[in-house]
Amino acid sequence: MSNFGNQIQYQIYATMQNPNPDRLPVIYEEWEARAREILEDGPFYYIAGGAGGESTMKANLHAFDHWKIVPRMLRDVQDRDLTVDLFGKTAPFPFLLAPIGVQSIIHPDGELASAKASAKLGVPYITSSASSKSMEEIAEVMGDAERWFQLYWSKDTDVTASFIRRAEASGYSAIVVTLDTPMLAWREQDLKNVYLPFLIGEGVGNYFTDPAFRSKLSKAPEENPTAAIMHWAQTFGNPGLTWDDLEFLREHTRLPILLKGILHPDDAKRAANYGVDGVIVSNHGGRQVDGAVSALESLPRISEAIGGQMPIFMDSGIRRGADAVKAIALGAKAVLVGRPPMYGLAVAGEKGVKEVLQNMIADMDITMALAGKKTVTDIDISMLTE
Ligand SMILES: Cc1cc2nc3c(=O)[nH]c(=O)nc-3n(C[C@H](O)[C@H](O)[C@H](O)COP(=O)(O)O)c2cc1C
Ligand SMILES: CCCCCCC(=O)C(=O)O
Repeated sequence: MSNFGNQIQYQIYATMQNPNPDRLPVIYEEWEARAREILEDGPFYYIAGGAGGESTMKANLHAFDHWKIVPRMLRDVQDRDLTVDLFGKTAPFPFLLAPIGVQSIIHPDGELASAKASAKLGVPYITSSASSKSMEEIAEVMGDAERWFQLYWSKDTDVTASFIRRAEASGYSAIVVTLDTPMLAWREQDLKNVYLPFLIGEGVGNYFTDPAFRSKLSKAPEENPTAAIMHWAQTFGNPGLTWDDLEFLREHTRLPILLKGILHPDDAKRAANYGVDGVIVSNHGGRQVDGAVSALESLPRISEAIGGQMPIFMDSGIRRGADAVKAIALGAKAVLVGRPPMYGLAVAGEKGVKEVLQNMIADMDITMALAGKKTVTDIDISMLTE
């Protein structure tokens, strides 16, 4: 049973007694503002920016205001349980760290810092294909902690198969296939700043260490990085994929396969029919299709279409505990957090990521309790009104 929220509150009260000018922020917007002070324009806007005019990025946040929690009283919420079952394993909280690539542009320790912070809290970490560090290095710092691997499906199927093999060999327990990024979107901030981290060799760690990728180069990336980056750019994503290609993944792994970037209920149904193990309702944080539907708006429609056939996860706009409660009430088993821990990483490395996650968990725990719910499985649509 958890009283995570209360513990954090006591820590905060203790800090109030002994104010410390170096204290880390609490408020999401302050984390973002501190990150803005620390990072150059290029990296900051690569993280904070979205596709086109950023209407979807903004809509992701506004969608949460549409739903309101109706708290219930006198329900004995003294002992709470935040655990969730993730493919037969118990996770302590309904949060995962979203796959985020190129974290070396945020902090020199990059993914190693965020993976360690996640591991310390028991929050499953999703390693991006586009990580600055190799998936093996990330696995190593995590020990036995739960980790999933996010696959960018390369045009070169040898690389795709090799990534899956390496993920299995280094203890990843699920494969998240991101479908919404076969190519990079029109991102105005990055175009304005002439900033694409990959072209300066950031976020290619998994590729440059991959035997299949290396075997296609006439010179090793260490000898000719420019040629290796060019080869990466030509093979990164595969816009020619169709649903039938999912068979290739099933043939290459017995791990649970989740599809990330699902927004249409028919695609969710199709995913279920193709035997995948879960979907992640996401618009990539508004970074791909500007004008796309917000992820939260899609969630109840997808939940209805799936009717409990497989677990649904959600990201794009989770900033506070109440957001997680609403997403779970609308059908998500757990939520992925993206930008908030990245601002924590920019501000204070591993400590910052841990602080952001801890605060979000505490906020969620307290919100759930005050709304009259004791367990994550008790959270359902009956606690919301439009
Ligand atoms: C800087 C940055 C890099 C990202 N890299 C990846 C990635 O490599 N793979 C992926 O599937 N999603 C990636 N995403 C998308 C996140 O996994 C997630 O869908 C998104 O951050 C959710 O939106 P939010 O952070 O606004 O809540 C990235 C997002 C950001 C902000
Ligand atoms: C060439 C596209 C690489 C994108 C990898 C990182 C990512 O997903 C993002 O949103 O940025």
